[in-house]
Order: sequence, then structure tokens, then C-alpha cells
Amino acid sequence: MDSQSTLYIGTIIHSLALGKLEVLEKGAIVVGTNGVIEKVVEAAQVATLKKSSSINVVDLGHRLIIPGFVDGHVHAPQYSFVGTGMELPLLDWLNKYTFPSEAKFKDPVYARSQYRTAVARFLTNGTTTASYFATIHLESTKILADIVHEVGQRGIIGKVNMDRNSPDFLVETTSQSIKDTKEFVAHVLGKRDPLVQPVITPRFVPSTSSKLMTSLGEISASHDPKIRVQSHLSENKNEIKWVGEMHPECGSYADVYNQHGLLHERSYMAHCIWCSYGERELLRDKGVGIIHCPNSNFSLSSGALNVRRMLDEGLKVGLGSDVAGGFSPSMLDALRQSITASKMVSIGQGSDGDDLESPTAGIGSIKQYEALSYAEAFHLATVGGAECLSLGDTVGNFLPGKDFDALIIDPKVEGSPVDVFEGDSSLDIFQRFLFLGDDRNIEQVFVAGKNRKTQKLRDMLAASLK
Ligand SMILES: Nc1nc2[nH]cnc2c(=O)[nH]1
Ligand SMILES: [Zn+2]
Repeated sequence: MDSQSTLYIGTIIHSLALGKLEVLEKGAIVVGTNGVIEKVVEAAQVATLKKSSSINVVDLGHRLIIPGFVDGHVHAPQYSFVGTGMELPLLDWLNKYTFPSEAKFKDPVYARSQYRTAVARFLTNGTTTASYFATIHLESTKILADIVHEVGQRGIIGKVNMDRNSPDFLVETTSQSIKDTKEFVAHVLGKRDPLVQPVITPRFVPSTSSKLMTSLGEISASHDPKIRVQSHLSENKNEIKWVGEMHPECGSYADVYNQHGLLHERSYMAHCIWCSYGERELLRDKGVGIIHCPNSNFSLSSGALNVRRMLDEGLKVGLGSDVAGGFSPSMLDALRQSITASKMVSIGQGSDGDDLESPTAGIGSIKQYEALSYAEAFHLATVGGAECLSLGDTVGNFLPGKDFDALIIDPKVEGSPVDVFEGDSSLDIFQRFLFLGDDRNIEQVFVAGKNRKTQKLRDMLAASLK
């Protein structure tokens, strides 16, 4: 314990394994000045620790202390049109709304103002870690990384690559895309901020040529550790058909990424709703994370992922908001909708496919495909996401040695959407927050030991209202 460690006292709830919550009523977390968790103690030990003259004591009373949320897949520029244009399926939605909107990020002044609002909104909702897609534009993507750094969010940021099948107002040449990606990676690594990291981000197979994908795989592999890779995979049936026509030489959609060196233990793919058993085996064997984005999957009528099967088969799974395919910036929404999606699967309405070679085939059997519990969904929104993003040793729960990324939840805040009744247990209150709560209940947002929900952050949000 260093001389200025801080003792945060409150009701601690975090996930130790899928479906396994630990609850410490009036427990405490000791955090060093470097923002790292030194120990977690039960109520009985708190009094002794409090007596230590060298420790700062922060008594949070009735509040809950929970890990920060990990949004494994979010498009920062798409926050500009969030909650609008929700009536089309993926490929039409991209052409009608997404591409014209992303093209505006060519202008760095516009990008700065949009990105400030978006990042502030995600952070204020308790997203302590986000894996962002930006756009193809180098300057504005650097600005996004600078803003994430400035507000102190943990962010993984990707310059999007698009050199084929894209409108002429949102396309780059192969060589420019490679050059700008290298420059962006150098820009982010040059910050020497452990909270902000680059990620290689081919938009998806239809918009990234073979030559570009191969070069991106090489850029990822040329660093130690490898630069992370994120993209979209098997989200929509027309998309999958199109990829099949484009790459008859590959065995499957996932195999296209694999053959271009883009699947490894630091890769994670959004959606994967319609992946075959063979693809799921490939993803598991390569250590690729699956980012389940249920709001987007419903909103773009893509399908309901069989998340239980992914977990049973040993894949890493996290959750994503996929703004603006998904209409909510809050991971509470992703958590709730992941439960709804898994309930659809459990009643025989999900993405079963005719996947007979799978040992877990036989969808429709409610017994075999149990819906996610709230504790499991919470695990995916915290630990699961951290593991997908290769941050499992750093965040996700409160094990000593990890960074203190935490939310202080006040269920009784003035104007709270959550009612607390006499006799409620801590877990009752926690569940009510998960299902009914919102950012009003999220009083403080700690990233690496510092509260980032500051007046400055509120001012950033207020600025967008002017
Ligand atoms: N949901 C979603 N899927 C995509 N596939 C390619 N681009 C996108 C995108 O921006 N959003
Ligand atoms: Zn997406």
C-alpha cells in the first residue's frame, strides 16, 4: 500500500466468471496513486484499514461500486445520426445514411465538434473502454484519438479502410489507405498513453480489396504485440452472399479474413450472427473475440445471435452498442437487448441455421439453449468485452493488479428512474439498475483511478445543445 492509496467503501459487485457475481456489502477497494487496485476487502476488514493514517478514505455510503462497461464495437462518427434512419437493412442503410454522413468527416472542424459530443456521451453513460471505428479520414481520426486521450477514456481507435465498392465521396486508393493507416498507428503509439491504442479497421470484406487486406494484416503483424484488428463479419445474409461471390477462392466469409492474415488472438469481429460451425471453430482456434451487438442486429433486421452456443463452444464474447446501427450509446441497453436476443433464440426464433455438423445443433430445444441471465449479460458487458479486446489482465473486474475502471452507482439520486423498496437486497437494487437505470444513476466514472465524469465533460455535452 503506497502512502497515498485511497480506500473506496461501498457495496461492491463484480463478475468473477460467466454467471458468477461477487457481492461485498460495505466492502472496500484499495487503489494506489497509479490507479491500480491493490486489494479488495470485506466489511470486517474495513475498520482496520480505515485506521491506517496513510490512507485516504472515501465512504460512498449506500452506493454500488461496479466495473466500467466495455463497448467492443462503436462507430464514433455515426453518433451524428444516431436514432434516425432505422428502417432499412444493412446494405441499403449504409448507402442511404451511413456513407453520406461519414463523408462529412473529411472536414476536421466538423469532426472535432461531432467527436467531442459523441465521446462525452459514451463516457457519461459509463463506457470506460470503447473500441471505436472512425472514418477513412486521417486528420479527423487523429482528432478522435486526441479527444479520447484528453477526456481520459480508455479507447482503441481505428482509421477505417475502404478502397473498393464504395461511393466516390467516401473511398481511398489502396496505397493512400496503407500510408494513412501506418501514419495513424504511429500517431497513436507516439502519444505513449497506455489508455489509447490503435486498431487496424478494414470496414468489411466488400469494401476492402485483397491487396489492402493483405497489407493491413502485415501492418498488424509487424508490431509486438500485434496491432489489434477489428471488423464486421456475417451480419446480414445479402452481405454474406456478396462476399461469397467476391471470394470464391475462400471457404467462407471468416476464411477471407483468415487468408489475408487478419484473424489472430488480438482480433475481434462484430456480429457473426450467421457464422457456420466451421467458421466458429476457426474463430475459436485463432482466439478471435465475438462482439455481439443486439440493438443493431434488431434495428437493421439482421438476426438474433445464438450467443449461448458461442459461449458453449468456447468462443470469447463481448458486447457492443454498434452506434448508429444500434440506437443507444448505453451499454445498459446492449446488456438488456442481449438478454432479449438470447430469449428469442431460446424460443426457437434465432439464428439457428441448418448447422447440422455442429455438436450443439438442435436449436429450438429450450433446455439446451437457456437464455442469458442478467449476471451473464453483465459479465459479457465487462469481463467478456475486456477479454475480446485483449484487456483481460487490465480491466473488467476488481481483481488486484487491474486498473480501477469503475462506476459509482447511486440508485437513490434525485430524479432516479429506479425505485428502491424496503427489504431490497443489494442484488435486487443492482438488477433494477441494470434493467431500469440510466446515466443519471452513474454518478462517477473512474478510468485508471481517476473520475472522468467531470464538469468539463458535462460542459462538452452542454455545448452541443447550444
Ligand atoms: N452495423 C454495421 N455494419 C457494417 N458493415 C460495414 N459497415 C458497417 C457499419 O457501419 N455498421
Ligand atoms: Zn459496426
